[in-house]
Amino acid sequence: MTFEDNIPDLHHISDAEAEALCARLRGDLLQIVSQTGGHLGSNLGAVEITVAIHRVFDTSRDRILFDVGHQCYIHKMLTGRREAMKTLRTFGGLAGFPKPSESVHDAFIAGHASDSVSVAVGMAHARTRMGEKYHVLALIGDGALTGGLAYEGLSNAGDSKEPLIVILNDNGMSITKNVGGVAEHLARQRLKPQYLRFKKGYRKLMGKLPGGGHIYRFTHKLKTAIKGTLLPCSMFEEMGFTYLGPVDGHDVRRLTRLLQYAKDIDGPVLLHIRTVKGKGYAPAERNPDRFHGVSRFCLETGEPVQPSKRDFSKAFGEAMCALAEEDERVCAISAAMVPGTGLHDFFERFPERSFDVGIAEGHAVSMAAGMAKQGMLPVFAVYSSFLQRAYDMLVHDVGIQGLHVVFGVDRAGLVGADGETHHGTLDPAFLDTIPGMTVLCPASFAEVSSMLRYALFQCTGPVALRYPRGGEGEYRGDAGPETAILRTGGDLTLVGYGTLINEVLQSAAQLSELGIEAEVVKVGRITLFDPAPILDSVRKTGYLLVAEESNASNCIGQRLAADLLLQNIPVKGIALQNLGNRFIPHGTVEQLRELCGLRAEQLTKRAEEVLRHGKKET
Ligand SMILES: Cc1ncc(C[n+]2csc(CCOP(=O)(O)OP(=O)(O)O)c2C)c(N)n1
Ligand SMILES: CC(=O)[C@@H](O)[C@H](O)COP(=O)(O)O
Ligand SMILES: [Mg+2]
Repeated sequence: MTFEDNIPDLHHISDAEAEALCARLRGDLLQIVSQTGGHLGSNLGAVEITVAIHRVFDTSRDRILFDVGHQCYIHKMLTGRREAMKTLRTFGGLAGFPKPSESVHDAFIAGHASDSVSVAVGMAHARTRMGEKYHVLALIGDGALTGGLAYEGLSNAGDSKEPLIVILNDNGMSITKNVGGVAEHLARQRLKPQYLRFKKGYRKLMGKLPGGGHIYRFTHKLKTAIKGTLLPCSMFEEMGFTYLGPVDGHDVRRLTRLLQYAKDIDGPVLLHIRTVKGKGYAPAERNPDRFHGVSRFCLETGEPVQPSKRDFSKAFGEAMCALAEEDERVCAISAAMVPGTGLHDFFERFPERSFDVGIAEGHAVSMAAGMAKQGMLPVFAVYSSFLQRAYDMLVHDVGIQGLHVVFGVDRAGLVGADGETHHGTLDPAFLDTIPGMTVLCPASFAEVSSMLRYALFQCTGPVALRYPRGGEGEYRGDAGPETAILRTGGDLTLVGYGTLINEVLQSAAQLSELGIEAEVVKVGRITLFDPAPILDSVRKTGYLLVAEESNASNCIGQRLAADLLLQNIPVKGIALQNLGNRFIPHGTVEQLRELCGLRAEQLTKRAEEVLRHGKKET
């Protein structure tokens, strides 16, 4: 799907036309997202800056990096995808984040925070080394600026002297109110238009005078030295940026002027803009956290069309509160995802044992390790895909010392509309590589509660509970942290874990109607687990089908196949049904399970094939 048509040329529109365009885009955005759902607040706040970027730059050549990328909807609407926005975040439709495969105007993928400046530095180096001419910009929010990676990028960008423009979109919000010491420095008279004009004219004049360059450099150094002593200097300037701001991020005229000015600066520039998250839509301005990510909603009232249901995050949060009542050592850590991980009540009830560290997953893991080492019972609640950020801290700070840290790994498995960057399909593989890491897979709300208690008070060393986005299926049992036989049968062994067990149980019922009695084995933990019950079952049935909503590499199916081989257990047929080794696009979880052959009917077909093939061979 690519879009090259009806892209408006904004380079020659007047300021009045630009303001009218912003109003129109804001109205369209509200109409669209009220129907499709998605990230509303950030996009409402990024209307003017996106229009200003498109007035000054040509995004088919100039490279714009959207940090997190959830604020890219206006950019998509301005680059030929206005009509396609009605397919936003649907299977085969537009992605909710920038995607180069969708358009040449999307410079890079996005989804995880704080990487935009680093990518921008890389692109700027490439441009210089290859002798090309295009501009590189990064649009990063104040929330994303609480991520350490952003400072690595800023530090190197400032030092590299590469011309690039970082736009800091400061709305005081992450998903909830922003946390951390994100420094804010007010520039004062430097931004008065006459000051900017004077600077530009002075530089031009010096350029024309013989020896003017030396005079310019001397006076520039002198001005910087005086300013550095007299005026509070922004940390960005200390890092080597020309700092512009803060400026009203909804004044499209001013933003355009400043970007035109920044465009000509031969070095790294940081433009600090102040915006309102949810700008222009009263319910979102009043509740910017609630309107960060929305499902379909009524425009008039702002109320969701579908009331939210109880989900695994809520069950986790409730279990956390119950356990915190029992033991003073239990504490909760979040990386800017308090509501998303169900910890809102915990943070309200136990503020002294609640730690929101901002978008800083690596720091969160290392901090949890320090807390555990000194006797606390830290629980870090984090989305599976965001935990990828902290792999070395898991190994180095937690694993080697075998520290008892508990991880509430939320959004494990397919997440749906957020797509490739957010599916939690790699954690079974990478968590298993950490010696001593226990990974528990609750498949019901009851199991979240029992397994969290087990993790905190009966396990030692690092423990992860992994559970999906959304609610439980028909399976409501509590089979505990080990392997359990949910259904006996003699014809085939069916293995699953987590909420995929619902598809597995449904498949077993379908097979039974076909006269095939499958034995369903539910795995409660996917590391350090005892395969004996499964191997015994395969000894009996001779056939094995393992269904997993995880990538193929290092999946439990591969490990079970190895066990069967190593223990010389004869098998007439074996099938491993998983996601394969690929990145899965966006869509509903049902559609994506269908794409990967994980729906009950597909498992049933697969089981019949295995049996047919096995019988043919014997
Ligand atoms: C590594 C990582 N951790 C957490 C998130 C979840 N997340 C998405 S947007 C967001 C807040 C971003 O705040 P900011 O950058 O200020 O953008 P705003 O929404 O305010 O425009 C968070 C925490 C993420 N996308 N990536
Ligand atoms: C952009 C981002 O990373 C978050 O807003 C994420 O989309 C939240 O996902 P959930 O909707 O699953 O909480
Ligand atoms: Mg913000």
